[in-house]
This record gives sequence, C-alpha cells and structure tokens, in this order.
Amino acid sequence: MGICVSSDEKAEREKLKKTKIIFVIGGPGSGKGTQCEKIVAKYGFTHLSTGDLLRAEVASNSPTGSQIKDIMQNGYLVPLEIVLKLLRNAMLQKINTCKGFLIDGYPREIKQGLEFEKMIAPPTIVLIITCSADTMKQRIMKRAATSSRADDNEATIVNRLETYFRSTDPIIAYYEKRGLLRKVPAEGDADVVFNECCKVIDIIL
Ligand SMILES: Nc1ncnc2c1ncn2[C@H]1C[C@H](O)[C@@H](COP(=O)(O)OP(=O)(O)OP(=O)(O)O)O1
Ligand SMILES: Nc1nc2c(ncn2[C@@H]2O[C@H](COP(=O)(O)OP(=O)(O)O)[C@@H](O)[C@H]2O)c(=O)[nH]1
Ligand SMILES: [Mg+2]
Repeated sequence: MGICVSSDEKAEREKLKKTKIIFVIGGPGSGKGTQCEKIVAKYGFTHLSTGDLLRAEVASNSPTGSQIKDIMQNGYLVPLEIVLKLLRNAMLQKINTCKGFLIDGYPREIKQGLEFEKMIAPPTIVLIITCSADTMKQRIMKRAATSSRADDNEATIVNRLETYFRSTDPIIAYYEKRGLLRKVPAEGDADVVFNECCKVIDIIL
C-alpha cells in the first residue's frame, strides 16, 4: 500500500512544483542578500534566507532555537531536518501570493538539495555568486560594524569560510552536471553583479 497523502498536501505539492525556485548560493559575505534584495525589487520574487529563518528561530527562544544557537555562533551547519522544516513552512505560507522563490543559503550540502527535491520540488536554476575569500572576509568585516550578528567576527569568519569551501565544490559539480548551475562573478560593484543576475533570470521567466 502506498503512503496516504491528503488532497490538501497534494495541492500544495502541485503548487510548489509549478513555482519557479532559484537556489542562491555563495560564500559568506559574497553578496547573496544584497542581490536577492535587488531581484525582489525588480521581479517580485519572494526571498527566503535560511540564515535569516534560523536566526529568527534563535531569537524566538524556542527549544529548536536553543539547540542551534551555539552551532551558528561558531559558524557550523545546522542539522538538515531543522533547516528544511523551517524552509518548507515558510514557502507554504507564501505559496498563494508568490511569483517565484529565491532560496538564499541553501543547499549547503548535496544531501540538502536532494531532500529539498523530495519534500518540495526541483530548483529551476542554481545561481552561484562567486568571489575570493579575501573579498568575502573584507565585506563581512565591514558589515560587522552594523550587523550585530553573533557570527560576524574574525574567528567565526574563518570557520564559516572553511565550512563553505569544504561543502560547496561537490554541490557545484552536482548542479553543473545537471545543467542547472549559473555562475555570476561578484568581485565588482553590486550593480554590475546585479546586471549579470538579471541576464540569468530573464531566460527562465
Ligand atoms: N542551509 C543551511 N544548512 C545548515 N545550516 C545553515 C543553512 N543556512 C544557514 N545555516 C547556518 C550556518 C551558519 O551557522 C548560520 C548563518 O548562515 P548564513 O546567514 O547563511 O550565513 P553565512 O555565513 O553562510 O553567509 P551570510 O554572511 O551570507 O549571511 O546558519
Ligand atoms: N563591493 C561590493 N560589495 C558588496 C556586494 N554585495 C554585497 N556587498 C557588501 O558586502 C556585505 C555582505 O553582503 P551580504 O549581501 O550581506 O552578503 P551575504 O553574506 O552573501 O548575504 C554587505 O555589507 C554589502 O554591502 C558587491 O557586489 N560588491
Ligand atoms: Mg546573507
């Protein structure tokens, strides 16, 4: 006997499958949030950052929040089940009004991508914003002056960069092989980077 799926759940799945989904990946401080903000303004997509969802969970003082606080403070990855549940719930809340999703900061491991496809839908494309580790470090240190993020400090930045580089190469190779990867170099000015992002997005509209 198959797994029993309610008709509501079926309808949700169908809607999620029809919606455009862009994974936005890139190192810490590469400019994912900055580009997503610009994309939202131009295309009206819905921006969901897994980092923001997790920080909101910590701020809410929920049991899950206290479980993940130290992990994040130290620059490590939060367990997949926690991230995916928060993400799926956030997507379902917006599904009826949304023109497309920008999923910022996900996947961080191939397994996250595979589980997302199982639970939600395949991504339309995967946008990767790339710049050097030095550039990322400099941008985060500048942001640290105003961000009040617990992980925007020099020691944690080293861990975040290490975590990023360790887990990202396989993700890049995986989506490249499937023809879904779109690379945007991000050393330059944010507007120049945005221009490149638009070229990639215009093709999937
Ligand atoms: N998809 C995810 N899977 C596991 N952990 C995650 C995920 N997204 C975020 N986190 C965790 C990792 C970090 O400890 C913390 C902050 O993530 P995030 O805000 O994406 O910061 P970041 O350092 O990768 O980049 P940024 O500087 O772009 O915000 O939350
Ligand atoms: N020069 C330059 N700075 C940028 C660019 N994108 C973001 N920044 C700055 O770098 C910092 C990190 O950007 P953010 O969008 O938070 O990056 P994220 O960590 O990838 O989400 C911010 O202080 C931005 O102002 C860019 O394309 N060019
Ligand atoms: Mg960010």
